Amino acid sequence: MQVKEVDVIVCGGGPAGCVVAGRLAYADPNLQVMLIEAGANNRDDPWVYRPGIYVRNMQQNGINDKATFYVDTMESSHMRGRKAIVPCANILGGGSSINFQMYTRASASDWDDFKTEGWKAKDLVPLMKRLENYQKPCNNDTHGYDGPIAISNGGQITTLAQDFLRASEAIGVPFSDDIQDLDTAHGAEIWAKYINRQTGRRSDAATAYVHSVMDVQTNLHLRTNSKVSRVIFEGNKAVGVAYVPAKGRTNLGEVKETIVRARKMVVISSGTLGTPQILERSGVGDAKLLKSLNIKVVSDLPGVGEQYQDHYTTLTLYRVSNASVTTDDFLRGDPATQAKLFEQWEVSPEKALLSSNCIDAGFKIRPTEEELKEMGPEFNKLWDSYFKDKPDKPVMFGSIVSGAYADHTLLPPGKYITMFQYLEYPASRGKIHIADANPYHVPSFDSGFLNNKADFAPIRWSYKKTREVARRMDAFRGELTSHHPHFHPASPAAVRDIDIETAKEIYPDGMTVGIHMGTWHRPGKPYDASKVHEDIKYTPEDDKAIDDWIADHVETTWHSLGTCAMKPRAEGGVVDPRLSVFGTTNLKVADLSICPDNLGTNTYSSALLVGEKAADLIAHELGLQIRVPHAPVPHAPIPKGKPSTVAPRYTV
Ligand SMILES: Cc1cc2nc3c(=O)[nH]c(=O)nc-3n(C[C@H](O)[C@H](O)[C@H](O)COP(=O)(O)OP(=O)(O)OC[C@H]3O[C@@H](n4cnc5c(N)ncnc54)[C@H](O)[C@@H]3O)c2cc1C
Repeated sequence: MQVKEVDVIVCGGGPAGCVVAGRLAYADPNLQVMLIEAGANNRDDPWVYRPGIYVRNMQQNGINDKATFYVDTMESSHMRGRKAIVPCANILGGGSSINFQMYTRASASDWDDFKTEGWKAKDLVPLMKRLENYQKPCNNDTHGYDGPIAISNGGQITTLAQDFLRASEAIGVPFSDDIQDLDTAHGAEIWAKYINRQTGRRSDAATAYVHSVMDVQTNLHLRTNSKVSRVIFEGNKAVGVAYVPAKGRTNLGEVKETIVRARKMVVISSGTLGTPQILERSGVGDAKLLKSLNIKVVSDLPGVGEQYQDHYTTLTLYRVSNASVTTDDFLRGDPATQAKLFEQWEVSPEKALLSSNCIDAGFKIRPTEEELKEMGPEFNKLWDSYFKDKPDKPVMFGSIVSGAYADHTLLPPGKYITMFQYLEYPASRGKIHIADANPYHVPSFDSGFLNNKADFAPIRWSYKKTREVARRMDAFRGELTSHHPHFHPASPAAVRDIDIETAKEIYPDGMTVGIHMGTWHRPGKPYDASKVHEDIKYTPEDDKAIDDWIADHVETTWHSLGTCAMKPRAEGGVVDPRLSVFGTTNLKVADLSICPDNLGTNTYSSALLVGEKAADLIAHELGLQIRVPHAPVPHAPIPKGKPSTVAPRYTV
């Protein structure tokens, strides 16, 4: 049925958009809601719902189309001439259909720092609880148990997690049973996952909020593979949207729009990189830019597309003992391992290795007074103004992945862990703006990565911390040279690759094991973690090597936010505390673009929370009441038995 008019149109089916569309449609079966998503429908896609395959969704291989890759328009001098690449979701469910499923929450002060009525942490805790089906034991009262989003430890926790926690304790990061209590900023934990413990499936927002409602009601109209080109205004009032086929192929690139009218409200939730583009194409943005592109100005808002923020990831690889359980053989594509693990998932998803992201433990950390002295004037200035009086704000996040998060064709054989660290509150800022009004054209994008010097010191500090943790793990067997800074070979900080015993175990009959360039000094002596008592000492030259490596390697953490900030219009704000776009009526923004400042967390929880808050605000304006609990989430539990997926490689 070609519906041409509804009450509410939601543009973009990421977590926030799914919450808004699903909650409103479920609140009133007579309210007609349309959700328009540029990517494909995620329903029953095995490459979405099986948690352990998540890295594959980042492949650009011509078949997989689950992400849009934004590339810096200009090379950056801050990254030694590199361009950053920022993939973001292009599928129903948005990031929640392809993300790493790590459950983390922002600190209470992050929300309080929005300085916005109704958005303080104490206002939001009931909504945080409303969205959760928390499946872990818990000793505090900040989690919820009846919501649609399942959170658990997944099917398995590898023993490397306990090894990591013990080593973290040894360098002064204490274990805690829950560091997602909105308060803890220095502690380690077994990391929870957006995975349903009973079904072994990913907890994506579309299954939880949209498919659930579409299974029981007929008032939620879904359009996928459809890209919103612009909002239609009558004067300043949003009365509908125009969308185009997601790919312009059939029309030879010509823009063929379909118009749908909205009787009551248009909500834009196309993500931090998508939303500002729709606004600008619709005439909402910096008047100077819009006029230069011949776009009629509806509201002059110079803040649209500005203040782009992310978190900065660096990954380091360490070798671990051959006895360790890692996903390396699975990720390499070893047929026997893949067949075994896929079958295990089909038969017993509730306890399968693939019912996990294999990111089982991690920490949030703040530097000590002593460590701050080493972190230079730029970061210390930031510390004094931003962190010092906010003890709930972590500076860095670190976690262990049981396997190499890297291209295995470039790695030597063996087993690995990845130390995955990211900077929680970068001082750097970027921006995104359209280059013209054509929805198929790529925008002008400046990630701004590392353009503030204060961002180097905490990443350098954290590289050292995670390296000290790795060295103290019982499973540690060396540092993979290619995935570390290039220290001078004579420096005490120089990395030491695989140890001789592990090398011999990998190639028992190998004739070259132990030979390096005709000499006999690599691999080195066997490692003994119990003998590691001293931290590695770094010279200024070593620090420079780390900084160069940071410039060469910092990547997105896929946590984009901030391009349509909720703050006063005079300060560059785009939306007010009710998420209404300044200078317009019947138009709201609901996604992470509204954040006026960074959030020290993996951001899925925050996107859901923004969606829940937006649903409340809109329901109130429409005179509706949100219904709890939400409609039952489909696929829970799934039937057990013989595998139905015979050859996983062919089930694209
Ligand atoms: C690879 C990856 C890994 C991540 N890992 C984690 C993790 O482990 N834990 C965690 O907490 N967070 C993680 N995140 C972050 C988290 O998923 C995001 O913060 C969250 O999805 C943001 O939600 P959103 O609703 O703001 O926007 P998005 O998720 O970006 O959704 C926006 C949606 O709008 C659609 N869209 C864009 N333009 C248009 C248009 N013109 N018309 C129609 N539709 C449009 C997009 O296709 C997309 O589906 C990860 C993200 C990615 C991409």
